[in-house]
Amino acid sequence: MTAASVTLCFLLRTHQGHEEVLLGRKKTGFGTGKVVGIGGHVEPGESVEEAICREVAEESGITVMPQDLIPAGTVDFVFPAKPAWDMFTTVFLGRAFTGEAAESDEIAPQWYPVGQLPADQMWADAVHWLPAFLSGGRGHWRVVLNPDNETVASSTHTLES
Ligand SMILES: Nc1[nH]c(=O)nc2c1ncn2[C@H]1C[C@H](O)[C@@H](COP(=O)(O)OP(=O)(O)OP(=O)(O)O)O1
Repeated sequence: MTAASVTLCFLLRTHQGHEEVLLGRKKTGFGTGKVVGIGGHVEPGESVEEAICREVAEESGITVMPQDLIPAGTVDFVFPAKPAWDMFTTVFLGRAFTGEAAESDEIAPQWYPVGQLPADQMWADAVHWLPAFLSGGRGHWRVVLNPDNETVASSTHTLES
């Protein structure tokens, strides 16, 4: 089975002297209840850039333009016990956008200090790859989940210079 193509965008802002990232609590579907990145599936006929701009608007109410997307790399999520859940993720950062984050049917968005991610409310693998992207690192990550589909069996990466 081919892994689904998904995309995530981590919007960043400076607020009261702190750098913050926009995450959100998933209200429906895959990963309900977890704090996740904003994003989702690339639909047939869409480019990844079109998909992430659409997902950011749908899920958070924020407008980000394709030219303002900062490519950061990829994360492959591999679920050996549930291959139908495998997802290959293209990751972007964004520092230029318009609008205020607003709750949608799918996500309750919230800004978090980059140095205080809500790790205990996120996928267990997030601490393996998200801080690297948020500190400006670019690279390709492969996360393999344990048979519980929650904890991390292995996490490997190659960094781009
Ligand atoms: N192990 C993992 N760790 C993580 O942090 N995010 C993961 C993950 N596995 C998948 N994701 C993310 C990637 C993707 O943005 C999201 C699942 O996509 P969606 O939110 O689009 O799925 P849904 O089925 O809820 O919605 P639709 O695609 O709209 O049907 O979960």
